[in-house]
Amino acid sequence: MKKIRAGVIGASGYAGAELVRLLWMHPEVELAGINSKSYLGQKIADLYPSFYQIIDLPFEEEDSVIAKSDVVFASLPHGLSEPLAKKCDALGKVFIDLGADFRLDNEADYQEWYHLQYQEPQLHKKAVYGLPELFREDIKTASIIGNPGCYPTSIALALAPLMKLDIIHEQHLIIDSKSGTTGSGKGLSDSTHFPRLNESFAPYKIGAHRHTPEIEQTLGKLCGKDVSISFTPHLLPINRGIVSTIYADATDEIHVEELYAQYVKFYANEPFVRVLPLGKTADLKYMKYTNYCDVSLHMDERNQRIILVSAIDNMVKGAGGQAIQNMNIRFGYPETMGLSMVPASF
Ligand SMILES: NC(=O)C1=CN([C@@H]2O[C@H](COP(=O)(O)OP(=O)(O)OC[C@H]3O[C@@H](n4cnc5c(N)ncnc54)[C@H](OP(=O)(O)O)[C@@H]3O)[C@@H](O)[C@H]2O)C=CC1
Ligand SMILES: CC(=O)N[C@@H](CCC(=O)OP(=O)(O)O)C(=O)O
Repeated sequence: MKKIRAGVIGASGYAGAELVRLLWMHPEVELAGINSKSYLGQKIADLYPSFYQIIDLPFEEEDSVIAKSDVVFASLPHGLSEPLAKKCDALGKVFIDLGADFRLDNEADYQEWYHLQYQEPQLHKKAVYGLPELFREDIKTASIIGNPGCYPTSIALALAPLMKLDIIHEQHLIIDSKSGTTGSGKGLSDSTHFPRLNESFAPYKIGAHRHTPEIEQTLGKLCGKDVSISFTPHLLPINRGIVSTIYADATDEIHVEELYAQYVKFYANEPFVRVLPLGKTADLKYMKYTNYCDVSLHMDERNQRIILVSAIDNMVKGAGGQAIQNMNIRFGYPETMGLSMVPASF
């Protein structure tokens, strides 16, 4: 069978470069072209020496990359993907966006949280939300796939079985997430500058992070009701990984063993979600550089409060790995192809 020709727009950024690394290892992908405006003509190995003597590709113009590709991934700042999606759509190419431009169903939410307007509203009717474990059937035939945000991935996968059981107060969800700094991209900022970040740990955008409507949208679809969350992200002084801790108040008495059995059943056929045995806690140590999402269940018995912990690698399950999982589904390859990494233990 012919390999899929894949192109990456925005390959000079962290998420784009991680996608390049993963696509290179996929047995059925030919990395057809990579793009950057700032580094046009330079080799990716000059920017990321880990690719030296392995990936010998230069950065090219967007149109040249699109022309060579069957599937085009975009990994750009928000608001830049619609013109690319339009070109790909006209040429019959599959478009997978790692940014947020195709994640939200309602333009009003996009305007409110991203302060941007849709330039091509008709394209959004063709777009699907690319969280494979929950929306696999939509992804199989989609021409435009909006890869989920990193925090929303870690949160939706932890909560999905619970949202379907109708046993919690959906208006009282409290979520704390902690992310490594690759989540904020390669640009320098005061908050990611080494002396500022090192030996520090703090929340940011408290109750006001732009992932809030995306998380509520997915959880609402799962339970069929309006969902309201209080979401607070934190910045960890490490490179990669996200841990989310989620507090859900039960409406009735809950037995954690029964809930655990429901979780195991829900994810029984999902290769990338690991429901940890009761008594274990999801931990960044054990899934870095892989596409796994680890979920652990805990019970605050005194308050009848369910506490969930999830852990993902923001660069893999939170970005490039999930994008490849979507590509595999869309092109009919086994979902795990190119993504069967075993996590390191130390
Ligand atoms: N980092 C993460 O953990 C995750 C990131 N994402 C999403 O992936 C996308 C990229 O993020 P990330 O890699 O972290 O960011 P980076 O800042 O590391 O990279 C941004 C990329 O966009 C390109 N770019 C920037 N401005 C423009 C412009 N005006 N026109 C064209 N290209 C531009 C840059 O290329 P150049 O300047 O070389 O042209 C670079 O390749 C974002 O939408 C982000 O939300 C999604 C999930 C997780
Ligand atoms: C640590 C950090 O800064 N994280 C980023 C989100 C990560 C991400 O890339 O999310 P998107 O795909 O929606 O851009 C932030 O809080 O803006």
